[in-house]
Amino acid sequence: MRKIFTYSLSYKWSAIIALSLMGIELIVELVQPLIMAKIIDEGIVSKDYSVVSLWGGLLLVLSLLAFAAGVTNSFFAARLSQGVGYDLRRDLFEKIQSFTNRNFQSYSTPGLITRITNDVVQIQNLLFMFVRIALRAPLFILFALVMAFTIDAKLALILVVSVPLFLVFLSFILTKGVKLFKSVQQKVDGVNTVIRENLTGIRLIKGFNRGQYEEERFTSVNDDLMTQNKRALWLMEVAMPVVMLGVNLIILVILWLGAERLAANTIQPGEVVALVNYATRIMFTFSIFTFLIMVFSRGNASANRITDILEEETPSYLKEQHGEKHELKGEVRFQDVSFSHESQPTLDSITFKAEAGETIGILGETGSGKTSLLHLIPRLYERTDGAIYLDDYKIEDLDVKSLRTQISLVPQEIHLFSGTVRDNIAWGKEEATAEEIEAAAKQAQIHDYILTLPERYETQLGQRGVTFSGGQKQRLSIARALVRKPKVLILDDSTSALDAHTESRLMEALKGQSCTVFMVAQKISSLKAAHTILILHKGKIVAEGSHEQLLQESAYYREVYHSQLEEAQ
Ligand SMILES: Nc1ncnc2c1ncn2[C@@H]1O[C@H](COP(=O)(O)OP(=O)(O)OP(=O)(O)O)[C@@H](O)[C@H]1O
Repeated sequence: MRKIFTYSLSYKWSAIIALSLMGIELIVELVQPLIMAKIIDEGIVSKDYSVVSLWGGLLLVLSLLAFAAGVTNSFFAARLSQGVGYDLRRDLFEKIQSFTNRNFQSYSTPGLITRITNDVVQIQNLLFMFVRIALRAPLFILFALVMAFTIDAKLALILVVSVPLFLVFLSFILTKGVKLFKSVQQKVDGVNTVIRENLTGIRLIKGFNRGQYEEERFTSVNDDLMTQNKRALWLMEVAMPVVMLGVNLIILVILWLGAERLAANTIQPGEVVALVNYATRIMFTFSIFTFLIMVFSRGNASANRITDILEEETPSYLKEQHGEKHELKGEVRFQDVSFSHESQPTLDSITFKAEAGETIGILGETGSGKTSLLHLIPRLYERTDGAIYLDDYKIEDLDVKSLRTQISLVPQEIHLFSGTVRDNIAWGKEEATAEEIEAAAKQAQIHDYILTLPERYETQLGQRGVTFSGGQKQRLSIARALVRKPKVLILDDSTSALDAHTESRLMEALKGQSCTVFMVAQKISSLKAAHTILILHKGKIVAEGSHEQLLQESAYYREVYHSQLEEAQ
């Protein structure tokens, strides 16, 4: 919550104006019963109609004033809540951009989306309600008690005794509510997770005929959300009638005692009406309280979830700028590099050297650590031991932004963005010219195919656009990587869907680029031309050398090679 308060400070003037206007509403609300008492005692009872019209007129003017103040208050309350919501979404988005793989492991993607959307809305509701009515409610109760005291201290005592009892009851509800609404937000995450998985995996679900199973899964999380929501709302629904019942009893007691004192002529009828009026309004305020508690509970749960993200520790190197931007040649050297995912050792004492412009092939069974090794180069993962050098710089001494602009990674899972083919290639380099985009597409062996599309480079991809095959997507991603003219190109199994002919043309084209290429592949035919092939087994390099050397020296390599030859025949 402290964090949210800090955000609100940027809109302090909106908050101050809104709260001042709320003050006007509060004062009007407080004096209304007194004016009514005056009208009754000095006007109606005494049959002096000039008093009725004078004070009645004043009541009308004050009501109009309160109305105007209320409308303007809403305007400023909206400015504050929308402004803070905007800033929170912006900062959450920026923070998530700086997340490393390690940070992402703590949160699910739908969980992060819920935080940026639903949780921020809860904060907005909370702030809006706060400056609109939340502060008014306790202030009203406090001042209404004071006013009641000025009318009749003994009768007002009934209110003074009962108000703390209500407060204890409401704080009990609040504590329970915060817990319940926290789990409501978690259930929202659960629903979002299933929706997301279903939308992204819809083809798989259809192909495997798992529609029924997925429906049941969705029903289960949807039921959970409903049950938890019902529990939370039930708490609020019980609280409201309890408060109503209590205050109605208080009104009855006031009327009872008031009637006795009227008979004894120690109080005026208008004053009894004013006291009942204060008690009724206090009752109304308490019933608003239960609603506010709901908004507060949800808002508080959301504030904690948002603060978790904003305070998540991300490595400082992403923000730091080393002044110098080193132009790299592309030499890569690993010296006794080890790496663990959490506490799970993944790479062990990796040592090798890639001269600038060389192609390094990486072969290894699934889970042997190929992706992890490649991700260490652009610092998507941080090595746990040893040292990695680019040219002669330790990678930690290089500016990470400049490092990443000189390294292009084509990940195993290809991702295309919505937009045109051109946008997708230029995503790799914003200021790329049309010639550069075409040149990259030609090198990636996708240019000819793009020319067959209805609007060529301007063809829309994704939703309502054309859909690419697996191999076409891979080539488009390679074009996106090449348009930056990287010094180091990392192809993480990115040519798996290409036919042998296209792949060899691609490799030929890459030779023309003066960049170091790291290439993971399952087929030895893809790696044959590499200067060096590293064979990974359980996180260790167990053999390395050129194709010919490995054929002679590595039994594993020979075995894989021959089995692939047989398969091809
Ligand atoms: N984010 C992660 N958290 C924890 N462990 C991970 C994570 N990513 C990978 N691992 C583990 O690290 C090991 C190496 O994974 P890695 O993805 O580097 O292997 P790989 O050789 O690229 O596999 P594949 O050929 O299947 O892509 C595996 O045992 C894997 O389970």
